[in-house]
Amino acid sequence: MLNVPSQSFPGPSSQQRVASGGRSKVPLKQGRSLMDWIRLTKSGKDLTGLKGRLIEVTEEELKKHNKKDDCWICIRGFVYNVSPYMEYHPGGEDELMRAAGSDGTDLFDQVHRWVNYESMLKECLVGRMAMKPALPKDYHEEKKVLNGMLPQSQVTDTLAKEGPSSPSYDWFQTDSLVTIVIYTKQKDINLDSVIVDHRDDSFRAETVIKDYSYLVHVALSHEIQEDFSVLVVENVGKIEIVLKKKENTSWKCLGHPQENHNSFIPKKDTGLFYRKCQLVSKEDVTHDTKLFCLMLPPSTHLEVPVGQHVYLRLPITGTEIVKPYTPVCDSLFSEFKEPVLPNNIYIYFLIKIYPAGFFTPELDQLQIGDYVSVSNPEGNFIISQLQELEDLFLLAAGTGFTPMVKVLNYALTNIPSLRKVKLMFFNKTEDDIIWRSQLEKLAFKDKRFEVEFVLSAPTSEWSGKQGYISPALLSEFLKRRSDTSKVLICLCGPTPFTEQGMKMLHDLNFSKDEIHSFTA
Ligand code: HEM
Repeated sequence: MLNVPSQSFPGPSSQQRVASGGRSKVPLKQGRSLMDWIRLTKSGKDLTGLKGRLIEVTEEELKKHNKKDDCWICIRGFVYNVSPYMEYHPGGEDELMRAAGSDGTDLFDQVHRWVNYESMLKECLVGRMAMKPALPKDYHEEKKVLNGMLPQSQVTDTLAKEGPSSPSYDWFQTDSLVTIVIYTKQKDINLDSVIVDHRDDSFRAETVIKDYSYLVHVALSHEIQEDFSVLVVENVGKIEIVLKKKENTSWKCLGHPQENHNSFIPKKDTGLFYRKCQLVSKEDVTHDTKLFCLMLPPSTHLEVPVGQHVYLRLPITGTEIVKPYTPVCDSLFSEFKEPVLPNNIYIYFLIKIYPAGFFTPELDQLQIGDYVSVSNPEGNFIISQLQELEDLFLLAAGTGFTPMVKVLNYALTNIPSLRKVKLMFFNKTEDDIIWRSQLEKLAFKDKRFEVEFVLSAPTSEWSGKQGYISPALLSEFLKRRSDTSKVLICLCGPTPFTEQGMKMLHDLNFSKDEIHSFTA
């Protein structure tokens, strides 16, 4: 059944999860929830069978531990005994067994690289691999002198063959300023392509170019002031980060290289980077959904691109738990200008609280001023999909509405060719509809926008559409202007909603390029 709010979080079909198509969670036995697992890890029980010892594991040894009741997995060079976790794994025992007795790093990353296994499995750590699994060549190479040139050796072979050409950086100074310049060699660079974090003396600037990440990561040689500015010279692909010196002295070098400094590697091979953000407000939106506003630290530059999500991380009874959420605008009427103003320091989330859940009640209990860690953005929505668009159709169920907010706002403000945006919003009852009056006001104010609510369990007074996603509803709703008009259909909701929706859209002869489902 669709549109039925689930009790656990993230529910098997929660829209707030960014689940990948085709994967599914399995029902866990009674007493095998995340909370039960955390309890077990805190019980003092020996979960590795090694009585607290850490050992060096050879590849041969690892291979021997390939059975359910004796299962070791290596992730990023560390070996874990996952047998005690088997029954607690939300993806099921068989999925976990796919990596039994081997290096499961790639498999793990393909499925859910955001999952904080280090924290969840810390009591299952057996030790390190005696020989480290293959990392990109020169992964940890440290350059002693920072001259801004990327040595050819740091570009992996595959990258040199297929990927975009590698960026480089340089820096220069005046009495009071230090400017770091990143030459991306790409034209389509925006302010949201670069994420900068300055914490203590560590300075980190990650530039995302297609599926690759270029990192400048140094321990600065001198102190700088908290605020800095980021400028993008778009048509030449140059990024300038202007730092203010604390003292007007001349710097002999920028600083000392830190992990992965000056590397250009596939994004999927980089770890998720987090910074602590402060909760500044929390407002009720419906009976179970709230709008959370988080403030980025002043020494961070981060803009979440349209259609992308971030991960929120909270320590829950000592274990770091991570969940994906797509940021929204503060309202449907907030101005959406490109490039986004540099003082854009707030991130908003519409989050449904599941009282019997694990993560969201904890989030809900945070006080104003408390901190939540927020990751760098991820996601495969490409904004150029909206260029020259004539008809945009949005199909959302429940909190699957969240990725639609920025897409909707962006399209109405930035796409001159746009003729129509139509949202079909599936919910259980009227009380579940997020931002209903804002949606109705927007439809009144902007004739290009139409909204249709569909309820699966309405009261007898409801005169609107009823039911679930169906071919009949879709074929009536998805009217393209002409056979040649450029159309995009975005889809987000619980996994069954998205899967059925995709199938119906294919049956209605929409091509793959005309459909985007929000999945990770
Ligand atoms: C390396 C082999 C592994 C495979 C093939 C695998 C596979 C899966 C699959 C298919 C799911 C369901 C995902 C979904 O609903 O979209 C899942 C969920 C999950 N797995 Fe794994 N897994 C692996 C290892 C691990 C390990 C080592 C941990 C350690 C903590 C882990 C923790 C989790 C968690 C917490 C979830 C729920 C994620 C969420 O939706 O919030 N998995 N896994």
